[in-house]
Amino acid sequence: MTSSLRLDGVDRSFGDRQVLKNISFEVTAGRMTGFVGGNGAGKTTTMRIILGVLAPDAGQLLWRGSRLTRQDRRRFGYLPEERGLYPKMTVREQIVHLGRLHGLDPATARRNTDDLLDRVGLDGRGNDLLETLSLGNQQRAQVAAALVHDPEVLVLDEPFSGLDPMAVDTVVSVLRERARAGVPVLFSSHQLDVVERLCDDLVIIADGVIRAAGGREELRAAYTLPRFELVVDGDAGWLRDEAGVTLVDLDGPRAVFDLAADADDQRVLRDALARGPVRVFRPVTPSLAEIFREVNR
Ligand SMILES: Nc1ncnc2c1ncn2[C@@H]1O[C@H](COP(=O)(O)OP(=O)(O)OP(=O)(O)O)[C@@H](O)[C@H]1O
Repeated sequence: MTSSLRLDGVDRSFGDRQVLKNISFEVTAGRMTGFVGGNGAGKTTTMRIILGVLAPDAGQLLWRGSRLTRQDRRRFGYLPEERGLYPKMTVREQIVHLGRLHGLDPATARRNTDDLLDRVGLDGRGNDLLETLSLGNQQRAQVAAALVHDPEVLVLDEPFSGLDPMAVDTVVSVLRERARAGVPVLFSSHQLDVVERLCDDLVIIADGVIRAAGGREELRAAYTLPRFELVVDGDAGWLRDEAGVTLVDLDGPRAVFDLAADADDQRVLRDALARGPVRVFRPVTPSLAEIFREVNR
């Protein structure tokens, strides 16, 4: 039985507003799953349902193929949107305390805390009150707190918000390490460039509906148009008259164009070479931001 987490047909309403509609997806063991969607799309609500903070109106949650229980959730790690650490306690003291609440013995709780503070770059800050840390460093402490009990599943609501690029890399490497050890990791983010770099799988939600889910590369391939970039030395305006070519963007020697399904990219390349040197000729792979815009249209 693989250690995957499944949501199956989850619905949720607040009053008469349905904010989650038939949500189904899988967070697979050992993979980083990026959860992306615009403001109010339903990410936080979905994560709260996974952690049992909110109940679903319909549908079910499965962990390792069985219905998810309260006991299972004790072994989950959660970084909630509202964050959970106390400003007036020292960083180390409260992370150790959280480890103890999750059932660790005192020595293990202390050892895990010190290891994590070191990993997230907060060694030397453990005895400071949380409120005296910069926001980015508080965020690092929050991430350490979510990981202290060696969770079997990680659910992280915007773990990278407020982090500088170096801190993003630090947190990414800690999460990757957990994923490699077999932990399913679900994280939401508005930073699509980070998600693009980090995730193995993607779940895209809009208005409470899953619009796309699957491996990052499969999604890319599914959304790849027959689109090309061409850079020549002269002006690429002649492409306008080329059969099967629809110009998307033309800026002097650089053009981006779509090709009709029956057109031959090699013919376009030969025509370009007949006019002079070709510096770039390549299919254009959509970025996650482009896929995201596409599925939200
Ligand atoms: N406790 C609540 N009572 C009423 N409506 C709620 C409640 N919690 C969330 N909602 C509504 O549910 C919808 C989904 O909200 P949710 O916070 O899950 O979105 P999100 O994708 O996390 O958004 P963001 O990216 O802005 O954090 C929103 O329209 C929100 O206003």
